[in-house]
Amino acid sequence: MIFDGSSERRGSILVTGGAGYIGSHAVLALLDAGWPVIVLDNLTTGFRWAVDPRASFVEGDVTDSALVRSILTYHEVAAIMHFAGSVVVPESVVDPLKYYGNNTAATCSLLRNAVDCGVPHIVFSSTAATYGSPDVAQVCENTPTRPINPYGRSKLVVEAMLADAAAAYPINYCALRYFNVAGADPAGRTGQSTAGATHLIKVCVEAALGRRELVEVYGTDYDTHDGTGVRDYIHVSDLADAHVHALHLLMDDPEASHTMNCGYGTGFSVLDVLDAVERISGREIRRVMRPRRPGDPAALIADNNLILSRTRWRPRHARLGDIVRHALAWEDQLARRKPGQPVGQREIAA
Ligand SMILES: NC(=O)c1ccc[n+]([C@@H]2O[C@H](COP(=O)([O-])OP(=O)(O)OC[C@H]3O[C@@H](n4cnc5c(N)ncnc54)[C@H](O)[C@@H]3O)[C@@H](O)[C@H]2O)c1
Ligand SMILES: O=c1ccn([C@@H]2O[C@H](COP(=O)(O)OP(=O)(O)O[C@H]3O[C@H](CO)[C@@H](O)[C@H](O)[C@H]3O)[C@@H](O)[C@H]2O)c(=O)[nH]1
Repeated sequence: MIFDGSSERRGSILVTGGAGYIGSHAVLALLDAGWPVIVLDNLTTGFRWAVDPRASFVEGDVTDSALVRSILTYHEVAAIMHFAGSVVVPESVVDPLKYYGNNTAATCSLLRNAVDCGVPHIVFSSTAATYGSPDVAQVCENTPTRPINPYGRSKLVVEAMLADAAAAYPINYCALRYFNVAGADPAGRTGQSTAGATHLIKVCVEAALGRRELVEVYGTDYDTHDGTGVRDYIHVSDLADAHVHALHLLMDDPEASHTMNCGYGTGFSVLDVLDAVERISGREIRRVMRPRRPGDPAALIADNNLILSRTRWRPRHARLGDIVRHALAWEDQLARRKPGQPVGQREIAA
């Protein structure tokens, strides 16, 4: 993205979780926009090789206060983008304290250090799971937040913490509520690489490429057009660009904080996704119908008017076909990579 906003580029951006799926795309977006980047990641689910070599890399935990403070004081950190966290909804149901620890308590620790070290801005990875199971077709930011799983609650508490901190200290924040993130860098530099990932598009793409035997469809009796769960899938590179816009929004008015949906406003069911992956890959995918998965809402679709009005962010890869094509291309490349080999620069046809 070329950013021609008025904010000055002073200092570096600390990206926690920058070796992970979304964080590694945000690192690319920041570097491509001219920002120096420092990544802090403990590599529990991320990969060192996924971090672009133009960024500095520190292996460590966001709860390691001594480490975080040394980064914040040594580098001139203009803002933090906080992606580090635990992300799997069903796991949060069986191990909620992991989520309150790594999402809520860890962010409290990071925020404490950010405030103490005078970092003026933070962009936070929130989630559509904060809405729970809404009774409206599209959720806007003031739709009541009633999360139905510990993952969503662990993030909603952080949003409250950020609001209280921004009222009390000289820091402003942008909480971006991501809908379902999918796809991969169109230039093939990074993508979703976690082994055993549970996200639907990743699972379908693995099945199409013969790396899984089948796809389980969790729930066929939802009140949706075909009975399966409906989600708003956002291309990860569009989401990464949204972070750069959020950063400039914070810098342009340090008094204002923002909570904004990141989605396209279009919903696809599990069967729609399966059909798209079959069509684009040319492979048939074996489907097995299963009961509903605990903690899953029927449908979650964004009203994205707020981010469209407050920033100049505009989606560039909003077609489900593009998301699937880029996910397939990444999965294919990932399978052929040798362990530790840096990510490629191959152009993927859009
Ligand atoms: N993937 C989605 O659909 C989605 C949707 C909504 C919100 N989010 C949020 O976006 C963020 C990134 O998600 P992702 O899909 O890229 O997941 P990911 O697991 O690929 O990335 C998380 C990264 O954080 C690192 N990490 C985890 N805990 C850490 C800690 N305590 N200290 C340092 N590093 C740590 C991991 O090693 C990994 O590199 C998360 O906060 C997640 O809750 C993701
Ligand atoms: O093998 C699978 C995987 C998923 N699903 C269904 O597909 C939909 C999407 O599921 P999934 O890809 O696991 O994402 P979500 O559970 O919707 O959660 C994602 O999207 C949320 C925002 O909407 C984020 O907060 C979470 O981090 C992220 O995991 C749901 O209806 C699931 O029941 C299946 O039927 N089979």
